[in-house]
Amino acid sequence: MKLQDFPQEIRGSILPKPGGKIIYRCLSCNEEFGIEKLLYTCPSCGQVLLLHDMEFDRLKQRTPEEWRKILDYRKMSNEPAVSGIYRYHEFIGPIVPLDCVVYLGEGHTPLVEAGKQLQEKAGGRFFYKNDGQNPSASFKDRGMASALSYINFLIKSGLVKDVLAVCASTGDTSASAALYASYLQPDIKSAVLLPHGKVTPQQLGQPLGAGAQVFEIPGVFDDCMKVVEALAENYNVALLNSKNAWRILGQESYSYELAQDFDYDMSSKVIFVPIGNAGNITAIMSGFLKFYRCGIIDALPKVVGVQSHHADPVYKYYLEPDEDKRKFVPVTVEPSVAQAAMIGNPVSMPRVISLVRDYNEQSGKKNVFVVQVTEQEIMDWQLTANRFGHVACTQGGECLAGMTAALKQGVMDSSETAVLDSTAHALKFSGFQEMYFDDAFPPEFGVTPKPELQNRPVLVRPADLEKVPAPGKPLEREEFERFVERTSQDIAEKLNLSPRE
Ligand SMILES: N[C@@H](CCOP(=O)(O)O)C(=O)O
Repeated sequence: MKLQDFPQEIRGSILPKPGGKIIYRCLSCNEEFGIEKLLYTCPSCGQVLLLHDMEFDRLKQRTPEEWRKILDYRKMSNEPAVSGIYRYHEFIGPIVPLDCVVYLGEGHTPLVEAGKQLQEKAGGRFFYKNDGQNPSASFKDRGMASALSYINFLIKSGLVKDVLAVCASTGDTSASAALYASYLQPDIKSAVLLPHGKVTPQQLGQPLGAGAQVFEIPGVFDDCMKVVEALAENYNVALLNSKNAWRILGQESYSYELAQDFDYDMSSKVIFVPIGNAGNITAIMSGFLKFYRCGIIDALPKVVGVQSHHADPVYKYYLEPDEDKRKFVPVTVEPSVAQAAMIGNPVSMPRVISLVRDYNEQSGKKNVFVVQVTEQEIMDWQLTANRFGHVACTQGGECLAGMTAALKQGVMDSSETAVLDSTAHALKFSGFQEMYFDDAFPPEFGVTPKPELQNRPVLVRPADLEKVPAPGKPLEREEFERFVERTSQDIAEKLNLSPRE
Protein backbone atom coordinates (compact mmCIF):
# COMPACT_ATOMS: atom_id res chain seq x y z
CA MET A 1 0.00 0.00 0.00
CA LYS A 2 1.28 3.49 -0.85
CA LEU A 3 2.00 5.79 2.06
CA GLN A 4 -0.67 8.31 1.02
CA ASP A 5 -3.31 5.56 1.12
CA PHE A 6 -2.82 4.76 4.82
CA PRO A 7 -5.38 6.33 7.18
CA GLN A 8 -4.37 9.87 8.05
CA GLU A 9 -3.87 9.19 11.77
CA ILE A 10 -1.46 6.30 11.10
CA ARG A 11 0.48 7.68 8.12
CA GLY A 12 3.20 9.43 10.12
CA SER A 13 3.99 6.25 12.07
CA ILE A 14 4.34 3.77 9.22
CA LEU A 15 7.97 4.66 8.54
CA PRO A 16 9.59 5.15 11.96
CA LYS A 17 12.25 7.79 12.54
CA PRO A 18 15.35 7.16 14.64
CA GLY A 19 14.76 7.68 18.35
CA GLY A 20 15.53 6.37 21.82
CA LYS A 21 18.86 6.14 23.60
CA ILE A 22 20.46 2.72 23.48
CA ILE A 23 23.26 1.71 25.86
CA TYR A 24 25.03 -1.52 26.78
CA ARG A 25 24.37 -2.59 30.36
CA CYS A 26 26.40 -5.22 32.20
CA LEU A 27 24.31 -7.98 33.73
CA SER A 28 26.64 -8.35 36.65
CA CYS A 29 27.94 -4.93 37.73
CA ASN A 30 25.19 -2.87 36.02
CA GLU A 31 27.77 -0.53 34.52
CA GLU A 32 26.60 1.18 31.33
CA PHE A 33 28.52 1.86 28.12
CA GLY A 34 27.90 3.82 24.92
CA ILE A 35 27.22 1.99 21.68
CA GLU A 36 29.64 3.88 19.40
CA LYS A 37 32.00 0.92 19.81
CA LEU A 38 31.06 -2.76 19.44
CA LEU A 39 31.28 -4.37 22.86
CA TYR A 40 30.60 -8.00 23.72
CA THR A 41 31.54 -8.18 27.39
CA CYS A 42 31.75 -5.64 30.16
CA PRO A 43 35.12 -3.84 30.04
CA SER A 44 35.00 -3.61 33.87
CA CYS A 45 34.03 -7.13 34.96
CA GLY A 46 33.97 -9.29 31.80
CA GLN A 47 30.29 -10.33 32.09
CA VAL A 48 27.91 -10.42 29.09
CA LEU A 49 25.91 -7.33 28.19
CA LEU A 50 22.39 -6.53 27.09
CA LEU A 51 21.20 -3.46 25.20
CA HIS A 52 18.73 -1.15 26.91
CA ASP A 53 16.75 1.77 25.61
CA MET A 54 17.08 4.43 28.32
CA GLU A 55 14.03 6.13 26.84
CA PHE A 56 11.93 2.96 26.60
CA ASP A 57 9.13 4.56 28.60
CA ARG A 58 8.44 6.97 25.74
CA LEU A 59 6.92 3.95 23.96
CA LYS A 60 4.22 3.84 26.64
CA GLN A 61 2.94 7.22 25.46
CA ARG A 62 1.17 5.36 22.69
CA THR A 63 -1.79 3.30 23.87
CA PRO A 64 -1.70 -0.47 23.28
CA GLU A 65 -4.48 -0.01 20.69
CA GLU A 66 -2.39 2.55 18.81
CA TRP A 67 0.61 0.22 18.78
CA ARG A 68 -1.40 -2.72 17.49
CA LYS A 69 -2.90 -0.56 14.77
CA ILE A 70 0.51 0.78 13.68
CA LEU A 71 2.09 -2.69 13.62
CA ASP A 72 -0.84 -4.20 11.77
CA TYR A 73 -0.89 -1.41 9.19
CA ARG A 74 2.90 -1.71 8.72
CA LYS A 75 2.18 -5.21 7.40
CA MET A 76 0.61 -3.56 4.38
CA SER A 77 3.60 -1.39 3.55
CA ASN A 78 5.92 -2.52 0.77
CA GLU A 79 8.83 -0.48 2.13
CA PRO A 80 11.68 -3.07 2.49
CA ALA A 81 13.01 -1.52 5.72
CA VAL A 82 9.77 -2.33 7.58
CA SER A 83 9.06 -5.60 5.77
CA GLY A 84 11.28 -7.74 8.00
CA ILE A 85 12.23 -7.58 11.66
CA TYR A 86 12.35 -3.77 11.60
CA ARG A 87 8.57 -3.72 11.44
CA TYR A 88 9.21 -3.54 15.18
CA HIS A 89 11.85 -0.82 14.78
CA GLU A 90 11.02 1.00 18.02
CA PHE A 91 11.59 -2.25 20.01
CA ILE A 92 14.56 -3.64 18.08
CA GLY A 93 16.88 -0.89 16.95
CA PRO A 94 15.23 2.52 17.34
CA ILE A 95 18.48 4.39 16.74
CA VAL A 96 19.07 2.72 13.36
CA PRO A 97 17.92 4.94 10.45
CA LEU A 98 15.78 3.05 7.93
CA ASP A 99 18.34 3.60 5.15
CA CYS A 100 20.85 1.49 7.12
CA VAL A 101 18.48 -1.44 7.59
CA VAL A 102 19.65 -4.60 5.85
CA TYR A 103 16.65 -6.61 4.69
CA LEU A 104 17.21 -9.96 2.97
CA GLY A 105 13.71 -11.33 3.46
CA GLU A 106 14.03 -12.43 7.09
CA GLY A 107 11.21 -12.71 9.59
CA HIS A 108 7.46 -13.20 9.22
CA THR A 109 7.91 -16.94 8.93
CA PRO A 110 4.82 -19.15 8.62
CA LEU A 111 2.91 -20.27 11.68
CA VAL A 112 1.36 -23.61 10.72
CA GLU A 113 -1.15 -25.44 12.87
CA ALA A 114 -0.63 -29.19 13.14
CA GLY A 115 -3.40 -31.32 11.67
CA LYS A 116 -5.93 -33.09 13.86
CA GLN A 117 -4.30 -36.53 13.62
CA LEU A 118 -0.87 -35.26 14.61
CA GLN A 119 -2.31 -33.23 17.50
CA GLU A 120 -4.08 -36.35 18.73
CA LYS A 121 -0.85 -38.35 18.57
CA ALA A 122 1.09 -35.66 20.42
CA GLY A 123 -1.68 -35.06 22.95
CA GLY A 124 -2.14 -31.31 22.59
CA ARG A 125 -2.93 -28.42 20.26
CA PHE A 126 0.13 -26.93 18.61
CA PHE A 127 1.57 -24.83 15.82
CA TYR A 128 5.00 -24.92 14.24
CA LYS A 129 6.69 -21.59 13.58
CA ASN A 130 8.84 -22.43 10.56
CA ASP A 131 11.96 -20.34 11.10
CA GLY A 132 13.75 -22.51 8.56
CA GLN A 133 11.98 -20.36 5.99
CA ASN A 134 14.33 -17.45 6.68
CA PRO A 135 16.87 -16.54 3.93
CA SER A 136 19.73 -18.73 5.18
CA ALA A 137 17.19 -21.29 6.41
CA SER A 138 17.37 -20.61 10.14
CA PHE A 139 16.22 -18.19 12.84
CA LYS A 140 19.73 -16.72 13.06
CA ASP A 141 18.84 -14.35 10.21
CA ARG A 142 16.64 -12.36 12.60
CA GLY A 143 19.64 -11.61 14.80
CA MET A 144 22.02 -11.15 11.90
CA ALA A 145 19.73 -8.58 10.22
CA SER A 146 19.84 -6.59 13.44
CA ALA A 147 23.60 -6.90 14.05
CA LEU A 148 24.52 -6.14 10.44
CA SER A 149 22.08 -3.22 10.18
CA TYR A 150 23.77 -1.71 13.22
CA ILE A 151 27.27 -2.31 11.81
CA ASN A 152 26.08 -0.84 8.51
CA PHE A 153 24.96 2.23 10.49
CA LEU A 154 28.42 2.47 12.11
CA ILE A 155 30.07 2.21 8.70
CA LYS A 156 27.79 4.83 7.14
CA SER A 157 28.44 7.11 10.11
CA GLY A 158 32.20 6.73 9.55
CA LEU A 159 32.73 5.13 12.98
CA VAL A 160 34.14 1.84 11.64
CA LYS A 161 35.47 0.60 8.31
CA ASP A 162 36.74 -2.59 6.65
CA VAL A 163 34.95 -4.84 9.11
CA LEU A 164 35.96 -8.48 9.46
CA ALA A 165 33.03 -10.34 11.02
CA VAL A 166 33.79 -13.60 12.84
CA CYS A 167 31.70 -16.27 14.52
CA ALA A 168 31.85 -19.78 15.88
CA SER A 169 29.08 -22.04 14.75
CA THR A 170 27.32 -25.36 14.78
CA GLY A 171 26.26 -24.45 11.24
CA ASP A 172 23.35 -22.00 11.27
CA THR A 173 25.08 -18.90 12.64
CA SER A 174 27.93 -19.26 10.14
CA ALA A 175 25.51 -19.62 7.21
CA SER A 176 23.66 -16.52 8.30
CA ALA A 177 26.72 -14.40 9.16
CA ALA A 178 28.36 -15.23 5.83
CA LEU A 179 25.18 -14.41 3.91
CA TYR A 180 24.58 -11.00 5.51
CA ALA A 181 28.28 -10.06 5.38
CA SER A 182 28.49 -10.94 1.70
CA TYR A 183 25.54 -8.62 1.02
CA LEU A 184 27.50 -5.73 2.51
CA GLN A 185 30.84 -6.35 0.86
CA PRO A 186 33.33 -4.78 0.28
CA ASP A 187 32.72 -2.99 3.61
CA ILE A 188 32.32 -6.27 5.50
CA LYS A 189 34.06 -9.62 5.05
CA SER A 190 33.50 -12.72 7.13
CA ALA A 191 35.41 -15.63 8.62
CA VAL A 192 33.66 -18.52 10.35
CA LEU A 193 35.01 -21.19 12.72
CA LEU A 194 33.38 -24.61 12.64
CA PRO A 195 34.00 -27.75 14.70
CA HIS A 196 35.51 -30.14 12.15
CA GLY A 197 33.03 -32.82 11.11
CA LYS A 198 30.27 -31.48 13.39
CA VAL A 199 28.39 -29.42 10.81
CA THR A 200 26.13 -30.95 8.16
CA PRO A 201 27.33 -30.85 4.51
CA GLN A 202 24.50 -28.45 3.65
CA GLN A 203 25.54 -26.07 6.44
CA LEU A 204 29.19 -26.26 5.43
CA GLY A 205 28.25 -25.39 1.86
CA GLN A 206 26.46 -22.20 2.91
CA PRO A 207 29.38 -20.01 4.12
CA LEU A 208 31.60 -21.49 1.39
CA GLY A 209 29.05 -20.43 -1.19
CA ALA A 210 28.79 -16.94 0.28
CA GLY A 211 32.56 -16.52 -0.05
CA ALA A 212 33.43 -16.52 3.66
CA GLN A 213 36.79 -17.77 4.95
CA VAL A 214 35.89 -21.08 6.56
CA PHE A 215 38.12 -22.55 9.27
CA GLU A 216 37.46 -26.00 10.65
CA ILE A 217 39.03 -26.73 14.01
CA PRO A 218 39.19 -29.83 16.22
CA GLY A 219 36.72 -30.20 19.08
CA VAL A 220 33.11 -29.12 19.51
CA PHE A 221 31.30 -25.78 19.25
CA ASP A 222 32.33 -24.72 22.77
CA ASP A 223 35.99 -24.96 21.71
CA CYS A 224 35.36 -22.84 18.59
CA MET A 225 33.54 -20.28 20.72
CA LYS A 226 36.57 -19.87 23.00
CA VAL A 227 38.81 -19.26 19.97
CA VAL A 228 36.39 -16.68 18.57
CA GLU A 229 36.21 -14.96 21.97
CA ALA A 230 40.03 -14.81 21.99
CA LEU A 231 40.00 -13.32 18.49
CA ALA A 232 37.45 -10.69 19.51
CA GLU A 233 39.44 -9.82 22.62
CA ASN A 234 42.82 -9.48 20.93
CA TYR A 235 42.11 -8.37 17.37
CA ASN A 236 40.02 -5.90 15.52
CA VAL A 237 37.10 -8.09 14.49
CA ALA A 238 33.32 -7.93 14.88
CA LEU A 239 31.96 -10.93 16.77
CA LEU A 240 28.64 -12.09 15.32
CA ASN A 241 27.61 -14.77 17.79
CA SER A 242 24.73 -14.02 20.10
CA LYS A 243 27.25 -12.82 22.66
CA ASN A 244 26.86 -9.68 20.53
CA ALA A 245 23.78 -8.11 22.15
CA TRP A 246 22.54 -6.72 18.80
CA ARG A 247 21.81 -10.31 17.81
CA ILE A 248 19.46 -10.65 20.79
CA LEU A 249 17.49 -7.54 19.80
CA GLY A 250 16.83 -8.95 16.30
CA GLN A 251 15.78 -12.33 17.63
CA GLU A 252 13.15 -10.64 19.82
CA SER A 253 11.18 -10.26 16.56
CA TYR A 254 10.15 -13.92 17.00
CA SER A 255 8.03 -12.93 20.01
CA TYR A 256 6.63 -9.80 18.34
CA GLU A 257 5.55 -11.84 15.33
CA LEU A 258 3.90 -14.47 17.49
CA ALA A 259 2.00 -11.76 19.36
CA GLN A 260 0.82 -10.36 16.03
CA ASP A 261 0.08 -13.84 14.61
CA PHE A 262 -2.26 -14.53 17.55
CA ASP A 263 -3.90 -11.09 17.36
CA TYR A 264 -1.99 -10.11 20.51
CA ASP A 265 -3.72 -12.76 22.64
CA MET A 266 -0.91 -14.67 24.33
CA SER A 267 -3.00 -16.12 27.15
CA SER A 268 -2.88 -19.94 27.37
CA LYS A 269 0.03 -20.08 24.92
CA VAL A 270 3.14 -22.15 25.59
CA ILE A 271 6.27 -21.30 23.62
CA PHE A 272 8.72 -24.19 23.17
CA VAL A 273 12.29 -23.35 22.17
CA PRO A 274 15.44 -25.47 22.02
CA ILE A 275 18.33 -24.18 24.13
CA GLY A 276 21.83 -24.25 22.67
CA ASN A 277 23.92 -21.12 23.14
CA ALA A 278 20.78 -19.73 24.89
CA GLY A 279 20.53 -16.54 22.80
CA ASN A 280 17.13 -17.47 21.45
CA ILE A 281 15.37 -18.15 24.75
CA THR A 282 16.92 -14.91 26.04
CA ALA A 283 15.50 -12.96 23.11
CA ILE A 284 12.08 -14.62 23.32
CA MET A 285 11.65 -13.73 27.01
CA SER A 286 12.98 -10.22 26.46
CA GLY A 287 10.65 -9.62 23.50
CA PHE A 288 7.50 -10.73 25.30
CA LEU A 289 8.48 -8.64 28.33
CA LYS A 290 8.81 -5.48 26.22
CA PHE A 291 5.41 -5.93 24.57
CA TYR A 292 3.91 -6.73 27.97
CA ARG A 293 5.41 -3.60 29.55
CA CYS A 294 3.77 -1.50 26.83
CA GLY A 295 0.45 -3.31 27.26
CA ILE A 296 0.56 -4.56 23.65
CA ILE A 297 -0.03 -8.06 25.04
CA ASP A 298 -1.84 -8.44 28.33
CA ALA A 299 -0.54 -11.88 29.27
CA LEU A 300 2.94 -13.37 29.23
CA PRO A 301 2.94 -16.79 27.57
CA LYS A 302 4.59 -19.75 29.26
CA VAL A 303 8.11 -20.35 27.93
CA VAL A 304 9.55 -23.87 27.88
CA GLY A 305 13.20 -24.44 26.98
CA VAL A 306 14.06 -27.91 25.65
CA GLN A 307 17.41 -29.69 25.87
CA SER A 308 18.66 -33.10 24.78
CA HIS A 309 20.10 -35.36 27.48
CA HIS A 310 23.33 -35.11 25.43
CA ALA A 311 23.65 -31.33 25.95
CA ASP A 312 21.62 -30.25 28.96
CA PRO A 313 23.47 -27.74 31.18
CA VAL A 314 20.49 -25.39 31.50
CA TYR A 315 18.10 -28.22 32.35
CA LYS A 316 20.51 -29.39 35.06
CA TYR A 317 20.86 -25.88 36.44
CA TYR A 318 17.10 -25.53 36.97
CA LEU A 319 16.75 -29.00 38.53
CA GLU A 320 17.72 -27.36 41.82
CA PRO A 321 14.48 -25.78 43.12
CA ASP A 322 16.21 -23.45 45.56
CA GLU A 323 17.38 -20.41 43.57
CA ASP A 324 20.12 -19.61 46.08
CA LYS A 325 21.62 -23.07 45.79
CA ARG A 326 21.71 -23.17 41.99
CA LYS A 327 25.17 -23.30 40.49
CA PHE A 328 25.84 -23.33 36.78
CA VAL A 329 28.13 -26.16 35.69
CA PRO A 330 29.01 -26.51 31.97
CA VAL A 331 28.63 -30.05 30.63
CA THR A 332 30.69 -32.08 28.17
CA VAL A 333 28.38 -32.64 25.21
CA GLU A 334 27.76 -35.96 23.51
CA PRO A 335 26.73 -36.38 19.86
CA SER A 336 23.27 -34.99 19.26
CA VAL A 337 20.88 -35.01 16.32
CA ALA A 338 19.79 -31.57 17.53
CA GLN A 339 23.29 -30.58 16.46
CA ALA A 340 22.51 -26.86 16.40
CA ALA A 341 21.97 -27.04 20.16
CA MET A 342 24.92 -29.32 20.98
CA ILE A 343 26.43 -26.79 23.38
CA GLY A 344 27.68 -27.43 26.91
CA ASN A 345 28.54 -23.91 28.01
CA PRO A 346 25.99 -21.43 26.61
CA VAL A 347 27.34 -17.88 26.45
CA SER A 348 23.93 -16.39 27.29
CA MET A 349 23.50 -18.33 30.55
CA PRO A 350 23.85 -15.19 32.75
CA ARG A 351 21.21 -13.49 30.58
CA VAL A 352 18.90 -16.50 30.96
CA ILE A 353 19.26 -16.50 34.75
CA SER A 354 18.47 -12.80 34.95
CA LEU A 355 15.57 -12.86 32.47
CA VAL A 356 13.92 -15.99 33.91
CA ARG A 357 13.80 -14.20 37.28
CA ASP A 358 12.31 -11.09 35.70
CA TYR A 359 9.84 -13.08 33.55
CA ASN A 360 8.55 -15.12 36.48
CA GLU A 361 8.26 -11.98 38.60
CA GLN A 362 6.27 -10.11 35.92
CA SER A 363 4.08 -13.18 35.37
CA GLY A 364 3.38 -13.39 39.09
CA LYS A 365 4.14 -17.13 38.96
CA LYS A 366 6.68 -19.62 37.64
CA ASN A 367 6.24 -19.20 33.91
CA VAL A 368 9.55 -20.45 32.49
CA PHE A 369 10.42 -24.16 32.50
CA VAL A 370 13.14 -26.37 31.05
CA VAL A 371 12.47 -29.96 30.00
CA GLN A 372 14.85 -32.68 28.91
CA VAL A 373 14.31 -35.15 26.05
CA THR A 374 16.24 -38.11 24.61
CA GLU A 375 17.91 -38.36 21.22
CA GLN A 376 15.49 -41.17 20.37
CA GLU A 377 12.47 -38.96 21.15
CA ILE A 378 13.86 -36.09 19.07
CA MET A 379 14.26 -38.26 15.96
CA ASP A 380 10.95 -40.10 16.41
CA TRP A 381 8.98 -36.87 16.83
CA GLN A 382 10.76 -35.02 14.02
CA LEU A 383 9.97 -37.82 11.58
CA THR A 384 6.41 -38.13 12.89
CA ALA A 385 5.80 -34.37 12.46
CA ASN A 386 7.12 -34.48 8.90
CA ARG A 387 4.97 -37.52 8.11
CA PHE A 388 2.02 -35.23 8.89
CA GLY A 389 2.89 -32.34 6.60
CA HIS A 390 5.60 -30.36 8.40
CA VAL A 391 9.16 -29.42 7.50
CA ALA A 392 10.53 -29.62 11.04
CA CYS A 393 14.28 -29.81 11.56
CA THR A 394 15.76 -31.95 14.32
CA GLN A 395 15.48 -28.98 16.72
CA GLY A 396 11.80 -28.81 15.72
CA GLY A 397 11.59 -32.50 16.62
CA GLU A 398 13.22 -31.63 19.93
CA CYS A 399 10.45 -29.09 20.60
CA LEU A 400 7.69 -31.58 19.83
CA ALA A 401 9.39 -34.17 22.06
CA GLY A 402 9.59 -31.39 24.67
CA MET A 403 5.87 -30.70 24.35
CA THR A 404 4.98 -34.34 24.95
CA ALA A 405 7.30 -34.36 27.98
CA ALA A 406 5.73 -31.12 29.26
CA LEU A 407 2.23 -32.62 28.91
CA LYS A 408 3.28 -35.72 30.84
CA GLN A 409 4.89 -33.66 33.61
CA GLY A 410 1.96 -31.23 33.88
CA VAL A 411 4.13 -28.28 32.71
CA MET A 412 1.57 -27.85 29.90
CA ASP A 413 -2.08 -28.87 30.09
CA SER A 414 -4.52 -29.82 27.37
CA SER A 415 -6.36 -26.48 27.52
CA GLU A 416 -3.21 -24.67 26.35
CA THR A 417 -1.87 -24.12 22.83
CA ALA A 418 1.80 -24.68 22.07
CA VAL A 419 4.05 -22.99 19.54
CA LEU A 420 7.08 -25.04 18.56
CA ASP A 421 10.16 -23.44 17.08
CA SER A 422 11.46 -25.29 14.04
CA THR A 423 14.66 -23.30 14.14
CA ALA A 424 16.03 -24.35 10.76
CA HIS A 425 14.97 -26.06 7.57
CA ALA A 426 14.62 -29.84 7.69
CA LEU A 427 16.83 -30.16 4.60
CA LYS A 428 19.89 -28.93 6.52
CA PHE A 429 19.64 -31.99 8.74
CA SER A 430 18.52 -34.61 6.20
CA GLY A 431 21.64 -36.68 7.01
CA PHE A 432 20.10 -37.64 10.36
CA GLN A 433 16.92 -38.77 8.60
CA GLU A 434 19.08 -40.87 6.26
CA MET A 435 20.87 -42.46 9.20
CA TYR A 436 17.51 -43.28 10.76
CA PHE A 437 16.11 -44.76 7.55
CA ASP A 438 19.28 -46.82 6.97
CA ASP A 439 19.66 -47.80 10.64
CA ALA A 440 23.15 -46.31 10.50
CA PHE A 441 23.36 -44.22 13.67
CA PRO A 442 26.69 -44.62 15.47
CA PRO A 443 25.99 -46.17 18.90
CA GLU A 444 26.87 -42.97 20.82
CA PHE A 445 23.64 -41.28 19.57
CA GLY A 446 21.54 -44.03 21.13
CA VAL A 447 18.92 -43.97 18.36
CA THR A 448 17.17 -47.16 17.22
CA PRO A 449 14.86 -46.65 14.24
CA LYS A 450 11.18 -47.55 14.56
CA PRO A 451 10.34 -49.59 11.44
CA GLU A 452 7.04 -47.74 10.93
CA LEU A 453 8.95 -44.44 10.56
CA GLN A 454 11.62 -45.75 8.18
CA ASN A 455 11.35 -45.17 4.45
CA ARG A 456 13.57 -46.12 1.53
CA PRO A 457 13.44 -45.77 -2.24
CA VAL A 458 12.63 -48.89 -4.26
CA LEU A 459 14.47 -49.47 -7.52
CA VAL A 460 12.13 -50.70 -10.23
CA ARG A 461 14.01 -52.44 -13.05
CA PRO A 462 11.98 -55.24 -14.63
CA ALA A 463 14.38 -58.20 -15.02
CA ASP A 464 12.90 -59.28 -18.34
CA LEU A 465 13.75 -55.98 -20.07
CA GLU A 466 16.90 -56.13 -22.10
CA LYS A 467 17.22 -52.42 -22.52
CA VAL A 468 16.30 -49.48 -20.25
CA PRO A 469 16.79 -45.75 -20.91
CA ALA A 470 19.92 -44.01 -19.66
CA PRO A 471 20.93 -40.32 -19.70
CA GLY A 472 21.82 -39.41 -23.29
CA LYS A 473 20.72 -42.88 -24.51
CA PRO A 474 16.99 -42.86 -25.24
CA LEU A 475 15.30 -46.09 -26.39
CA GLU A 476 13.80 -46.74 -29.81
CA ARG A 477 10.00 -46.30 -29.94
CA GLU A 478 9.02 -49.97 -29.50
CA GLU A 479 11.59 -50.62 -26.82
CA PHE A 480 10.43 -47.52 -25.00
CA GLU A 481 6.77 -48.57 -25.12
CA ARG A 482 7.74 -51.96 -23.69
CA PHE A 483 9.76 -50.23 -20.96
CA VAL A 484 6.79 -48.03 -19.95
CA GLU A 485 4.39 -50.99 -19.99
CA ARG A 486 6.56 -53.30 -17.89
CA THR A 487 7.68 -50.66 -15.43
CA SER A 488 4.13 -49.44 -14.81
CA GLN A 489 2.98 -53.08 -14.36
CA ASP A 490 5.67 -53.66 -11.74
CA ILE A 491 4.80 -50.45 -9.86
CA ALA A 492 1.07 -51.26 -9.99
CA GLU A 493 1.81 -54.68 -8.52
CA LYS A 494 3.92 -53.22 -5.71
CA LEU A 495 1.17 -50.66 -4.98
CA ASN A 496 -1.49 -53.32 -5.19
CA LEU A 497 -3.48 -51.32 -7.75
CA SER A 498 -6.53 -52.83 -9.46
CA PRO A 499 -6.84 -52.32 -13.23
CA ARG A 500 -9.37 -49.77 -14.51
CA GLU A 501 -12.77 -51.31 -15.43
N1 LIG B 1 23.48 -23.00 17.12
C1 LIG B 1 24.39 -21.96 16.88
C2 LIG B 1 25.48 -21.86 17.89
C3 LIG B 1 25.94 -20.43 18.00
O1 LIG B 1 24.90 -19.68 18.49
P1 LIG B 1 24.80 -18.11 18.51
O2 LIG B 1 23.34 -17.86 18.49
O3 LIG B 1 25.46 -17.69 19.74
O4 LIG B 1 25.49 -17.56 17.32
C4 LIG B 1 24.92 -22.00 15.44
O5 LIG B 1 24.14 -22.20 14.53
O6 LIG B 1 26.09 -21.83 15.21
